[in-house]
Amino acid sequence: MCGILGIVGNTDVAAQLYDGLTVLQHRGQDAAGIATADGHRVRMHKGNGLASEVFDETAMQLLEGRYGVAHCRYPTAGSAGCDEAQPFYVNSPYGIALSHNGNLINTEALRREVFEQDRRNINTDSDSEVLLNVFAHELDTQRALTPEAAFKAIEGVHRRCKGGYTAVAAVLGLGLVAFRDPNGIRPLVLGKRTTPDANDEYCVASESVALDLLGFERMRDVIPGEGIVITADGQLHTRQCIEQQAFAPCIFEYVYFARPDSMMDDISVHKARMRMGQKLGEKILRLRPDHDIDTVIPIPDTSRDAALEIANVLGVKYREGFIKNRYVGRTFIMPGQGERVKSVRRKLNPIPLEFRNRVVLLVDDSIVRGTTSKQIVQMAREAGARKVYLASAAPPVRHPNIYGIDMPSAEELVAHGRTDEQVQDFLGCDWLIYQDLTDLVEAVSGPKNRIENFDSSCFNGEYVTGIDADYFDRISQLRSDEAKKKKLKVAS
Ligand SMILES: O=P(O)(O)OC[C@H]1O[C@H](OP(=O)(O)OP(=O)(O)O)[C@H](O)[C@@H]1O
Ligand SMILES: NC(=O)CC[C@H](N)C(=O)O
Ligand SMILES: [Mg+2]
Repeated sequence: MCGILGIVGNTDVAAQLYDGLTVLQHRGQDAAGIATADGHRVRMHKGNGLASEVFDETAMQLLEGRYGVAHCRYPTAGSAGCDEAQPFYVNSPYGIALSHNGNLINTEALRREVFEQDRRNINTDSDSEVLLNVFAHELDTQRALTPEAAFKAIEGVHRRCKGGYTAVAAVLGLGLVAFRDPNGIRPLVLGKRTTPDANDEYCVASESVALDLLGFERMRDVIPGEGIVITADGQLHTRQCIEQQAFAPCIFEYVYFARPDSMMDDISVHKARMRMGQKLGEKILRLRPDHDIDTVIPIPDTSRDAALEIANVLGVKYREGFIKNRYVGRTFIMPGQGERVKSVRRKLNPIPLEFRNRVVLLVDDSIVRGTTSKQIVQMAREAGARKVYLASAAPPVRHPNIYGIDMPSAEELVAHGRTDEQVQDFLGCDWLIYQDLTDLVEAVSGPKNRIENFDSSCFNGEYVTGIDADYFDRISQLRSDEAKKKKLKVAS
């Protein structure tokens, strides 16, 4: 799940874009980039690694410009190579640099169409480069460079592109253009900063935490299918560019991806996770009113909010039994299974006295490939636990995600084709309990209950955009861990 960010300011924006990237870093650790624009130049710097590794003082100094976009990448298409780091740039029309979060599911057909009809070459395997070229072509067919023209181009994007996407682009001579897919699968939020005697400044970002950090006031989430244009002199224009379709924001953002201090589609991620814990705690009490759990232990980081609430509902102690090495990143979004397996042990170490002779309930936000939980259960046993129970604040992940989370192959999911008992055996725990999907949906929508229909495809196999019958086979051939390993071998 990449992080995207765009700012229109009264002074150079590169430093703010960099700061913004540092709080979106949890959305993508593989590559980072910034493009700024002013006058007749787009300046860009990008590369593999964390934002702090990609940018140094010299790179930052070159990034002049009062509007610009930034990106941190977690690849869901193509390779993890530096030529697919973002933003992507095209010089025609006008000069456009674009950052994309999400995943297109009709990339192959679009790639052909873009080449044959629009006569544009796509030089990488990235779906984001395709998205940029579709937008560029659609803008090129307009007569002038105005907000109106940008909205027409966005209309064209929505007509042609299928999948989950948000994007923010710096268009030379116009300003910032942003849009969100018609189902609102991927998140995008808009913020404003007012300064006396100067133009209003604006920011669009994947998560509101970036607005908080940079001192922008959160105005609202971008509406599904909406287009946003902020001209270089700070004028905001908005337009619904396609009629509203089923609103289906990705539920996995609330389960795992987003930071807890973000507000997403007007829902506090922190509160959603707390409610997940309450629901799961109640389920545990329903199923085992006479449970023998001594301690609830979270698997840090993301499960903490839910675990604390489970402990409260059960009336047992909450203990931090695993210490996280703060210098190891998120393991789930690492590109290869080998690296993920090694990183769990490097990342988490038990405090034996929290386990010795106790019945512990370990809590994770989700169990996807089972990489984390299998090792953690074993570590809890070795640390002396009498019994190890495991609770997942999300239901079993049984289906691929195709809208921006890299779970392309069902075979890699531990719960695919296994019953809950079989997963329990595979993970080696004494009891495994999952959240029910209805409870998860209620927990996320909360008391306001404004959103009924989340994209929960990885839990229920229902894909809001519809998909071609052979899509899964194709994508699994391209992007399974096995396929990625083969590609690496060929490249080396
Ligand atoms: O079943 P798996 O395939 O192991 O995936 C699920 C695990 O991966 C994530 O943790 P991660 O280390 O990425 O990040 P976190 O520190 O935010 O929890 C998630 O929070 C689970 O712990
Ligand atoms: N996670 C994402 O949003 C990825 C964006 C894009 N599909 C890429 O692979 O670069
Ligand atoms: Mg985790």
